[in-house]
Amino acid sequence: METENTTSEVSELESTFSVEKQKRIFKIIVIGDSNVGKTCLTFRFCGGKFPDKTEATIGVDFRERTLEIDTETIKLQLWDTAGQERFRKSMVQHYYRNVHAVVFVYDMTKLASFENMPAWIDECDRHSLSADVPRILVGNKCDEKDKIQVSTNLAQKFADMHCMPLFETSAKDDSEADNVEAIFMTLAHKLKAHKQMMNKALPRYNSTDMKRAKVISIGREKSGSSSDCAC
Ligand SMILES: Nc1nc2c(ncn2[C@@H]2O[C@H](COP(=O)(O)OP(=O)(O)OP(=O)(O)O)[C@@H](O)[C@H]2O)c(=O)[nH]1
Ligand SMILES: [Mg+2]
Repeated sequence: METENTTSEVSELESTFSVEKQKRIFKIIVIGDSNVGKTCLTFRFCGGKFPDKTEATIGVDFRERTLEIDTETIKLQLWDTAGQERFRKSMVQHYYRNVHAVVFVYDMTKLASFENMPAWIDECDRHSLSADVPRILVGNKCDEKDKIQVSTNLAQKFADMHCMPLFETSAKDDSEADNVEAIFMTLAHKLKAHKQMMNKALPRYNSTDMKRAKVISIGREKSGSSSDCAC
């Protein structure tokens, strides 16, 4: 038997639909060596805290956060990728498909993770990432003050050379939470400035991909401040 919606139900549905229809969704991939803290950073931004425990990411984990920016609602879909080659090789082409922004992460206490940055940039270039896709460099674990191996000076030079803003932060230290916020808010503002509606560019993944992925969808209120890309 067919049921009829009341007028108020219909208008409620329509407004939900129109809001949904207009919500732009941006795919951001987070890449870098294993153990640099990609999972913790994305969890901090989407879940609002440092995770109790993490394991090496296999394939990709998705985390989402809805933001309200200047009256527009946008959704950031973070692709927390695997750093270990054996856990990422079958997924790499999916990471780069229809990507809107890239966050490169190194561990400030591990020089090798910084020295590998050119290899991560090469991987992006090999997948023909357009030059207008915003990129951000993030040094994580700044809370480990006695163990720092990558100086700000060195990282800033590299960031300037590649025309990327640099953020040094900690997913672990609660007092750095605003800084983690700033990383993604910087991207959100850059992406929002894009004129085109991006709904068509939603990532497509098949059932095999989905089996390998944990989907975590957390919508949080906008918080913290934003800044424009320094680049
Ligand atoms: N001190 C400190 N430790 C951190 C921080 N972020 C992450 N860690 C620790 O670093 C380890 C690796 O963190 P993950 O987030 O799992 O690293 P990942 O980059 O996702 O690693 P893969 O999934 O293997 O690519 C964990 O033991 C975390 O607790 C941080 O800001 N400070
Ligand atoms: Mg991980």
